[in-house]
Formats: sequence, C-alpha cells, structure tokens
Amino acid sequence: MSDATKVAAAFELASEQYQALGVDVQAALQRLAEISISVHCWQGDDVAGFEGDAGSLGDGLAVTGNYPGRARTADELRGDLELAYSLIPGKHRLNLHAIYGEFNGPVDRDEIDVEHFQGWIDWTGDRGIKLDFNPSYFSHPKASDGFTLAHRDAGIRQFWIDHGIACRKIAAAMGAAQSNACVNNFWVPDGFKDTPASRKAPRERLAASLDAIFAEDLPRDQTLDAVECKLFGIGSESYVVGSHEFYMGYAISRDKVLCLDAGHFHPTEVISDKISSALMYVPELLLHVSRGVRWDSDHVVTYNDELQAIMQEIVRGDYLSRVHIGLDFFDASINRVAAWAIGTRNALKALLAALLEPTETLQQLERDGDLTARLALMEEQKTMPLGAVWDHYCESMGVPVGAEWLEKVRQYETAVTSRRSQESVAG
Ligand SMILES: C[C@H](O)[C@H](O)[C@@H](O)C(=O)CO
Ligand SMILES: [Mn+2]
Repeated sequence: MSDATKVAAAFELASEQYQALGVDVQAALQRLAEISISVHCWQGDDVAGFEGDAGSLGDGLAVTGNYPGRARTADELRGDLELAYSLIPGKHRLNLHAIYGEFNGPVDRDEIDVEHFQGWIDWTGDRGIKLDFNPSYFSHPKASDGFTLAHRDAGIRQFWIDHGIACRKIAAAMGAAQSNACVNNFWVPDGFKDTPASRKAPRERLAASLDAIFAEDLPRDQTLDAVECKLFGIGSESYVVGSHEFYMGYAISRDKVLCLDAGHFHPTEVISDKISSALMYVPELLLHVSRGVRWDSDHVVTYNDELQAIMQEIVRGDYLSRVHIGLDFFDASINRVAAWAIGTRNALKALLAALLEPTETLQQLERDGDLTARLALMEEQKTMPLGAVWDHYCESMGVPVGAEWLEKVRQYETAVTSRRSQESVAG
C-alpha cells in the first residue's frame, strides 16, 4: 500500500468512528481550514529585529540557546517563514513587531512609519497573508531601567506614547491594505525587581499613557488595539505594572481586546479557564499561545493538556469569531523553522481535536446531570483516531504528513541556514 493509500484508509476508518459519535468530520475540517493562526515573526531571529544593533535583546525578554542560522535580515526571515508556512496546513497570518521594519539607517521608535513596513505589506499581500502588529517596548536605551509607558519621567513616557501612536498608524495602514483588521498588541515590561513603595502611581501613569495613545479613534475594520498582562518577568519579579487586573479593567472600560498569554500567569493558573469569563466583559480576546516552564513564559507549544483545554474552550463556547489565536514562543536551542512548524501544527491539531469533539452530546449530558457519562465520553475521546484525520487534513492541504516536514527543514538547514554566520548583516 502506498503512503497516500494508507492515509486514505486510516481516514475512512477514523471518520466512521467519529460519525458513530455524531461528529461530522468534513464539517470539522472545513471549520479548521477557515482558522488563521497569527504566526509570530520573532521566533525566526530570537527577537532581535532589524534596527541595526541586532542581538541586544533585553528589558524583560531573554532568549536562550545558540542554534546556528537565525535570520539576520528581512529577506532571510521571509525565506524562513516561507518554508514554515509550507509545512503548516491552512492559510495563516503573520505577527510582526515594530523592530522588524526595514529601516535603512537609524530610525528611532517614535519615528517609525508605514514606509518601513511596505516590504512586509507587499510580501504578505502577494501571498494572501494578513498582518498583525506590536509596538516594541524593549531592547532600547529608553527602556533600560525597566520602565516605558509608566516611567516617572514625563519625557520618556512621551517618547513611548509617540511609539504607540506611530504603531497604531502602521497597524491601521496594514489593515487597510489587507481589507482585514490588523490586531495591534501592546505589551509593556514595566515593573520593579523589588518591592515598590507605590504600586498605585505607575499604574495611574500607565493608564494615562495608554489613554493618550488610544485618544484617536481608528476604524475597527483596520486595526484592533489589544493589551497584554503579565504576572512577573525578568527584572520585574516583585511587581508588574500591567497586571491581569489592570488590563482586564482597562480593556473592559476602554472597549479593547484583551490579550491572554498562556505563559503569563502563576504556574497553577491556566488561561483556558479565563476565556469564558473574560469574554463576558470584553468584545474580543487575543491569545498568545505559549508554554511557560518555571520562570520562562515562552517555550515552544507542545500538545499538552492546557493547549487542548484552550482550544476546547474556544470551540465549546462558540468563540471562534471572537478569539484571535496568536503564538508567542522563542527558542534558540533548536532549529527555528522547526520550532514554528512544531508549535503551529500543534495548535492546529488541538483545534482539530476540539472540533471533532461531540460537544453537543457532552453539554446535553451535563444539562441532564449525567456527569458519569460526561466523564466517560471525555476520556474515550482522548484515544479517538485524531492522528488519522490530521494526516488526511495535511495531505489534502498539500503539506507534509507526519514528521515528513522535518526532512524539508533539514534540507533547508543544509542549503541555507547553516551557512549563515552568527553576525548580523546590513539590510
Ligand atoms: C515579543 C512579544 O511581544 C512578547 O513575548 C510579549 O508578548 C510577551 O509575552 C512578553 O513576555
Ligand atoms: Mn505574549
């Protein structure tokens, strides 16, 4: 039997099994094909960006590992992304940070403009890829004491306010060019390593700075502002200004998208349990699908319980139209294109598992008070033949089945990434 015949035969048997549970496999696959995950550009170069002094990541972020071949230019990053997209079934978005502009010389963060992102707008436009965006409040001398928008110095605050305003303008231009809203996510590292004397003052300053940035109403079909909280970070172990409560309140009161990063909470706290609560009060959510490990919030997404729970929540709550699914991890200890492929394929696989669940049956059992059957069916679901449906999906979408994609990454590594030096290059 050829590999393709094996995939087809396994899919047929799997479909019968799902059908017996009342699950429409074709409908699930159709829904999956409509979901666009926002793939983060920063996995490709260890969050270095193209400002010219690449490699000096800091101010609340750190990437560990020294795997050779990180992208040093926009063209290299685009080449790596092209390969990554070809390994992932479906049509997905690209999430850019402001430091990834093509600057051709020194341009400070408060001066960036649409022209610096025209290369990205053209490249994604040609490929039908939609863009999302992020202001970059890190790796900059004016962020080196751990404060930006909540800084005690009004001049520094103004600099970062101007950066935020510039980024909104860029995001709106991207949204207009692609006829689809560009989600513009604000994460700021501001916080104290040690116990603050005033937790209140920086929070008041952060709210005022954000209000100044968002003062102009921009069309929501061009750009959506999102705000991202964090419990603690490197150098902000004792206090983060933009805590969950801060941004939950901010998003509700200002009608903003709330970003929940899976690695930004206490290790025993999960964002899967927050989705249905938050969506009662905010219009939309952005998720940063990530994986926290001890102090680090950014390991490559694996097919673990929380990933499955996140996707189940989105599907069970019928939230697909209100949740923007983005990725946020950066690992320099493994091949970076492989990291994208592993993390994004896992996110999609977990979505497929959620779409293949007999949700209505489970919820009816719950309404009937039959919690025994609810648990029994949920457990049976775990060993249903998801892999056979996933393999069929990959094949039908023209991307490698199983671990075949790894061979493509290896070939590219030999031909392209292993030839890159660790130095940055101009461009
Ligand atoms: C680079 C990202 O924007 C950043 O990771 C942010 O989203 C975050 O999660 C910081 O911990
Ligand atoms: Mn994040």
